[in-house]
Amino acid sequence: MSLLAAKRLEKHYGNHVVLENLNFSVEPGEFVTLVGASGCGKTTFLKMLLGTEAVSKGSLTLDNQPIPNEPGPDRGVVFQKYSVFPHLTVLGNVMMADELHSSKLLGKSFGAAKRRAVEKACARIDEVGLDHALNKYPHELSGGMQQRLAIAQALMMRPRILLLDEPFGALDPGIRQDMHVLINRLWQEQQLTIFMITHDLKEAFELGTRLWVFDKTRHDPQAPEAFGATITYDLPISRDRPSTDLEEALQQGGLKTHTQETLL
Ligand SMILES: Nc1ncnc2c1ncn2[C@@H]1O[C@H](COP(=O)(O)OP(=O)(O)OP(=O)(O)O)[C@@H](O)[C@H]1O
Repeated sequence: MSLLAAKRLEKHYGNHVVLENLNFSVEPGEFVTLVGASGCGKTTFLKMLLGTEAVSKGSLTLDNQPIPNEPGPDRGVVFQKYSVFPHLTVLGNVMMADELHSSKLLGKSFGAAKRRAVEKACARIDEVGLDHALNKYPHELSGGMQQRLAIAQALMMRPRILLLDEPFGALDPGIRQDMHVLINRLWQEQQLTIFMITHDLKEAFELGTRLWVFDKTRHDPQAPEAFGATITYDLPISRDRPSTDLEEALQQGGLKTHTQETLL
């Protein structure tokens, strides 16, 4: 049974068709990288997986059931813009991720429960290499450290699925490389299924096991919002492929689309 599957999935905002005819199945442990022209609906798609945007038509299932229409502890998310709480320390931020989920059931934790929550948060902070910065505030952290913190928050509830929306887009190349090593390690150690949007094809090929290209196949110049984007290419990625073969691989795959012009 697939972890996630879509059949003729569509997303509209009023008369604006953003996504149409998405059909896929994704197995546990896949690392799907998503590329496509700006505004073609990649973030909207991620939000549908997260449960903050509803399906307009067709089906989107998780474990063969319609995807819940609210975020859950099985799905963590990291956005490009730092999404941490500025008034909380590193420890406070990661603990907040726990409290936001648990408080619905238990209310604020005290005593032994609180100590266990602190230990759990410290373990997550350790995993992303921020153990030396437990008591620092976000404004005292570099961009890369803030994204490490956002990843620790996203992983606090031990999700099965991690959704990454251009998480490294604002970082310098050297720091990006460190983040690639981190995300690759977490993906393997925690047996995550990852969906990552990127504008960097090299990054998509370096990290992913599967590449999806989002693009429109139908255009009406008189009604630009009448048709949405779909997955025009779904390519398995071999991680041993040298990145210098990238352009050649894309051409072999027939990626002579608007997206290729935008990305290459
Ligand atoms: N809540 C909303 N209400 C109405 N339209 C929306 C809403 N959210 C997104 N859209 C529209 O849906 C389209 C797709 O937006 P989305 O952010 O998903 O694109 P994207 O591919 O992620 O873009 P980028 O690569 O620039 O981040 C855009 O035209 C956007 O204006």
